Amino acid sequence: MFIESIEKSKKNLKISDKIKIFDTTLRDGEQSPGIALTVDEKIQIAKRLDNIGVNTIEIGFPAVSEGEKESARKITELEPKADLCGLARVVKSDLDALLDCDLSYVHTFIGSSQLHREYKLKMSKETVIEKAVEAVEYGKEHGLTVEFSAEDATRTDIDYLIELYKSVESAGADMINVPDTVGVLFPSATKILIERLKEEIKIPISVHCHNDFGLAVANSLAAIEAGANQSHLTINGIGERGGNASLEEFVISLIVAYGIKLNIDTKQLYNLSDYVSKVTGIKIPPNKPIVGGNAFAHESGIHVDGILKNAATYEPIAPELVGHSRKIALGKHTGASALKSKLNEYNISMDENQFCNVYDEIKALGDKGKTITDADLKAIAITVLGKSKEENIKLLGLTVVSGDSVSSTATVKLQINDEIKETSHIGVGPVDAALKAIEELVRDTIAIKLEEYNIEAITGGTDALAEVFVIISDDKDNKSTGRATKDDVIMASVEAIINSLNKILYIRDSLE
Ligand SMILES: CC(=O)SCCNC(=O)CCNC(=O)[C@H](O)C(C)(C)COP(=O)(O)OP(=O)(O)OC[C@H]1O[C@@H](n2cnc3c(N)ncnc32)[C@H](O)[C@@H]1OP(=O)(O)O
Ligand SMILES: CC(C)C(=O)C(=O)O
Repeated sequence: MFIESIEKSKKNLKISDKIKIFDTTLRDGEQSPGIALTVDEKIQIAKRLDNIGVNTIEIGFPAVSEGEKESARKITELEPKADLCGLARVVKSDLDALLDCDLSYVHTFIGSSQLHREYKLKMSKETVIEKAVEAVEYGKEHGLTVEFSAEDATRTDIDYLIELYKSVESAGADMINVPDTVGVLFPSATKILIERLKEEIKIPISVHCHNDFGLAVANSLAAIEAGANQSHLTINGIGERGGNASLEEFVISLIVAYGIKLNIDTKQLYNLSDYVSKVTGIKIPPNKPIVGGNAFAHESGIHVDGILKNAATYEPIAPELVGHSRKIALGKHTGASALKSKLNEYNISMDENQFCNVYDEIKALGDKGKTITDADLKAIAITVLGKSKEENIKLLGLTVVSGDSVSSTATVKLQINDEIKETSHIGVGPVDAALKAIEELVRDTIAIKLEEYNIEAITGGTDALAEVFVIISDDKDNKSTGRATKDDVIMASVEAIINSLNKILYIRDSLE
């Protein structure tokens, strides 16, 4: 079976016994245009990252600003379980800024590709190695844990890259990091690169994958398959341009797909992702794996039917594993099982005919491109349940003309018992005109007075469903309510009046 062959192929992977989760939400994540976290926000995110159990938190780049130094100091004072790391160029003043914050772990970097050396740094290959070695030695002399990155490693000539990494290894670096700075790697190339570096370098190897082509998580996992010991990640995958490898996707893939044990409290992932999204202002797309609004939401009838029978049919993991929750959405693709389960959830019972009416209404709204919220469903169900079974008056047609240079006019066509009648009326607005036309059409059958008219938008937005509630009275002081829910305010008003008219006629008949 295919699954068995996957299990066998896992045995050939060179996965390390101890994979470290290095979070860089507060450093590379914060480098996303538009994000600037305050000291307090950084502290709050760091606390939450520590709580879920990441191994290392890159708290920022101390040389950047006074605020950056202040947050580094304050996070250090919290004495979290996680190692705290700061970024520094291979420049003495950057390392001093970091030491000044009492950090004990530096992630120091310099561009290694020809592009970076020649155009950005204007340094020879030799100078880059010299500066990298000096920075590593300076960090070690000051008792720091040193992780060294060859920025743009994946566009660097491999022999030179190995020479640079070997030099920093000899200088005492504790770990080398391989940044795919502009996200050009693909999984099989990542494996080849990491396997090659593993042959040459004895200290642990980390990767830092960017998501320019949407491959950051896949490349990070490929690196792990080849024996990498650590991956740099960010919550929600935020970071420069297309972002970094997403922590939640990487962690869940490792645990679930690869069967690797990690000391991460996955149940906090959803809340952490939501918190980071709110604080940074970077919204999570609904289809974002693991934490997106649709990650455990189902609308299609066939899927919901399967989910209700056994959730595993259409969910690879239970939402509880990541602290998320399952959602059954209603819309164009809703099936009867889904609708029944929703109505049960709200203790709404109805006969087969009423059920079909609710089902048809949902399909009709879905065809107009509308998503139906739970509040919409309740309103539709109440309307259907409130409809008189005896419909003496039926709406056959409604046309309204309205604008700032014409009088609002409504033409209404009704079937009253067996007779078809039509009239037009003007009013102060289209709803008023339609109601006056109805009053006129039913006058021979019943004289009515509108006692109360209420309209509410159920959800936000201009296409929200409108729920209209009316009370009418007749000349014998009978009163009846009417309700209708539609995506069109005028239609909802007219249907609510007709609903109450049918009910009042039914009341009169029963009293006679
Ligand atoms: C891939 C990455 O994510 S790298 C990290 C990116 N993060 C940031 O840039 C953090 C925000 N940056 C800043 O606040 C500022 O750029 C600072 C404080 C770091 C530096 O500011 P400035 O001194 O004004 O320099 P500026 O930003 O104009 O240019 C960067 C300088 O650093 C040099 N440089 C870049 N990387 C390195 C490095 N790793 N080691 C040594 N020098 C470097 C550049 O060549 C340039 O030098 P030059 O001015 O002699 O040409
Ligand atoms: C500093 C380095 C590791 C980096 O962020 C990158 O190359 O993307």
